[in-house]
Amino acid sequence: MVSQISEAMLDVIADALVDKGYILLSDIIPDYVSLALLEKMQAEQNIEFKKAAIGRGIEQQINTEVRCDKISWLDNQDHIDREYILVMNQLKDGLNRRLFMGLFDFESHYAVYEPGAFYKKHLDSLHGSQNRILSTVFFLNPDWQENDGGELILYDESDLPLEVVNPNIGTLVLFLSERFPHEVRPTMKTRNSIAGWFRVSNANHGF
Ligand SMILES: O=C(O)CCC(=O)C(=O)O
Ligand SMILES: [Fe+2]
Repeated sequence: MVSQISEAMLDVIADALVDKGYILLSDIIPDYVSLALLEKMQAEQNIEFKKAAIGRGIEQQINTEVRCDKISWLDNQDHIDREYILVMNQLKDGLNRRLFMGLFDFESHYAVYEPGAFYKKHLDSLHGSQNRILSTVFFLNPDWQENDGGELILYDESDLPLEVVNPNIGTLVLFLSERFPHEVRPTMKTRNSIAGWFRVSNANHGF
């Protein structure tokens, strides 16, 4: 079954991106999809996940002082991953129709943060390339408590905290990649999420 984002919801999201540059959502991904994603993640955590790197291509390096999550890329051929990607594609089409954002493709990875893991403050748009336009973070943690840590903090242009988001299952955060530095605070418990990025085509931007 393919879930649908309503036109009214797409209007709300588009308006928020224009007004504030970000939005927190809780009803976009159906519960059965969230649970299937979580189950898959837990089943594969010890086999498929690799230490995350920073940067791209030859600049790519593993720096555990900055981030210490382990990741696994979503695959369009996998039927559970595809459910999530299909919702993201509806978002892409809906936002392109409303805002002419030119979103071209979507890449995303599962990320597991073991107790003590964090991701220091950073921007998602990669050095030397501006093709990550809209960042998405979807959380997969049932029963997250306030003292479990692992909050996602979004900062404003003056580096003041703007939002502190608990990584509860079902919460989706969307923000403009170039505008919001953000960090993952050290987590006390294993913390599961899917981070993704809508990109514009390199060809459109002359890279
Ligand atoms: O899991 C999160 O809350 C965000 C992760 C993140 O910022 C990233 O992978 O770029
Ligand atoms: Fe990030």
